[in-house]
Amino acid sequence: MTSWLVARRHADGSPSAWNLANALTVLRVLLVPLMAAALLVDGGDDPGWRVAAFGAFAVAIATDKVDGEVARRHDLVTDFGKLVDPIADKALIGTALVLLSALGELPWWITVVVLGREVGVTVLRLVVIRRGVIPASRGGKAKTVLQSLAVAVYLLPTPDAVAGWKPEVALVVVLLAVVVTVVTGLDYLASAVRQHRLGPPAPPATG
Ligand SMILES: O=P(O)(O)OC[C@H](O)CO
Repeated sequence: MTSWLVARRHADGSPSAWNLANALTVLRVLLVPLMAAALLVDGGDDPGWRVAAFGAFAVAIATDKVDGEVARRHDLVTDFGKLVDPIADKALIGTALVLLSALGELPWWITVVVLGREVGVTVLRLVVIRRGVIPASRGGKAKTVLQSLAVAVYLLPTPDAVAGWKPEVALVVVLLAVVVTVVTGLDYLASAVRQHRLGPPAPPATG
């Protein structure tokens, strides 16, 4: 692909933040209000709007997969992307969780625990940013997949034949997502401590 969004680079050859991968990340953020509006119409009861909310969510989640692929394949990994990509995921999934709780479909404690972890990891990333951006770990990526799956199960209108099963299935998936969310959050914190990213910088080695 030779589009300027892929080819644009700084003088030293490093990729510009204005690239296709980051554009997809921004698109994910722009889909958040669309998903929210579709979910809130008719208090979330209208199956048509519910499908629209699911569609916006699904497209947004697809951009998460595609932007990572594009960034790696075309050497477009930037600090902007490393920082904003997880924030875009948190905005999307966090908004869905809050609205599902507000609509009475998801226990509030789940939303609070997940948001607490996501805000905590974002603050950690910002606190240590002078010593380099903390990229998403494998566990963090798996966590986002599980959270996405859980939100998708809650969002999708269910045919009558399986409606009786939905609450149990949704709860199992979301509880699994909560466990992985908390564990990976603690892992980021432990890694930051291990790598001395927190606290004053280590004195220069002598001798
Ligand atoms: O666990 P985090 O905060 O690194 O977020 C992971 C990203 O959402 C993966 O795309």
